[in-house]
Amino acid sequence: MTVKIINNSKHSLPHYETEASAGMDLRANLETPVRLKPLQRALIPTGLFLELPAGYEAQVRPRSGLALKKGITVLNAPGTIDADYRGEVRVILVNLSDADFVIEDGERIAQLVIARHERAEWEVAEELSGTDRGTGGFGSTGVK
Ligand SMILES: O=c1ccn([C@H]2C[C@H](O)[C@@H](COP(=O)(O)OP(=O)(O)OP(=O)(O)O)O2)c(=O)[nH]1
Repeated sequence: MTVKIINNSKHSLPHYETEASAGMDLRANLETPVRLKPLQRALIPTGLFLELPAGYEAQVRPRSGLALKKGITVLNAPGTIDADYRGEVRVILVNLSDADFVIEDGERIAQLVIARHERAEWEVAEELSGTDRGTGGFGSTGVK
């Protein structure tokens, strides 16, 4: 598939790093570095604007390396980019570590996964079908 993109950033287009990567890394597009103190969050611009085909979304997901090594993650993961959104793709990063983290211009801060989605219509009902699980959830089958 192809997706229209405007790249107003100082950086090259996001790309798949390997043959079967699901996500393309997103780079921060910053005039000056952003310092995140512990538990602080910030809206980080990418300089990218998308026109996704109807029936597709783009998901903004954390990078596992940043999460594991630095405690930096995407607060609303997965962030949803709607097909009718024409604004800049931005990333809500949060610092869950106990140390300051500085986001530099051009740093790979998150990844973008483009995915198909359904659009559902509700069928309002009085009863739902029976199942083995029934209303059990939230650890009803045990926690180990
Ligand atoms: O991580 C994100 C999440 C959203 N968006 C943009 C694209 C998306 O289409 C739009 C709205 O996102 P969402 O529906 O999650 O936000 P909302 O808080 O429900 O706001 P709205 O009332 O504008 O829908 O904001 C981003 O750039 N990054």
